[in-house]
Amino acid sequence: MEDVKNFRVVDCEKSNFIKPLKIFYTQNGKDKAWDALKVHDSVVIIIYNSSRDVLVFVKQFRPAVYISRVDTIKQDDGSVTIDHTKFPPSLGITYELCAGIVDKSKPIVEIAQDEVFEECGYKVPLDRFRRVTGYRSGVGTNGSYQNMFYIEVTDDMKVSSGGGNPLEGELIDIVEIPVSEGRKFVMDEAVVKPLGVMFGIQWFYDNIKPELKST
Ligand SMILES: Nc1ncnc2c1ncn2[C@@H]1O[C@H](COP(=O)(O)OP(=O)(O)O[C@H]2O[C@H](CO)[C@@H](O)[C@H](O)[C@H]2O)[C@@H](O)[C@H]1O
Repeated sequence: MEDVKNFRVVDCEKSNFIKPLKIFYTQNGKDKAWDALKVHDSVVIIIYNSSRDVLVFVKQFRPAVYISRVDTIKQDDGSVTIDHTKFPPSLGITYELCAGIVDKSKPIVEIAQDEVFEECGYKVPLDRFRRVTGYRSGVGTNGSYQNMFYIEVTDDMKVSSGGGNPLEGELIDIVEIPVSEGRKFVMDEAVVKPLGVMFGIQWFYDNIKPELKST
């Protein structure tokens, strides 16, 4: 996963995933402009494996995180590169809840079910998905909506190794954290992660394991 080479960055002119926009509007009589990104809504799933009392996370290389943590080198052709010996690709590895973009016209919960299977290898019936909540992420740059679910799984639901959709080139490791260590894990700043992980795991302890008091 960390075997990342030849990182090269250019302006994004066309994408199936994001659309840069310049928005003009008038507010309280004052003309304003705002730069934004149109991105897909998403699903994210808190997964608790009760057979082994672990929380299930996914670990992957995130180019957008890597680029925001390193110094870049401007090339003569206008592109930008990175000295990988100075800035190891491990800087772009994140720990996340199982997640995916809403890019198909089917019920959100079915998209969540597909992601749990693709990324983590569990076949979970739809009625086991509990909706937790939804929220807007990245409100300064995009207004996309993230739908959060919770599922409890057992080892007998694990039918494949997961790891992501090979057709999409996804490369994902599954990481299991014992419930006894989850709180420490999410507050550890050395563990690079999005905010949704922190909220989701806090929700898990508050609602599923309220007997485990925080220390
Ligand atoms: N910007 C991009 N550029 C190029 N290819 C892209 C891309 N976004 C997605 N893809 C392609 O689509 C595939 C599937 O992506 P997913 O649906 O698994 O979403 P992802 O897990 O990346 O982000 C999910 O998880 C994180 C949180 O953990 C959320 O922030 C996010 O909104 C949610 O979709 C990727 O493997 C990749 O091939």
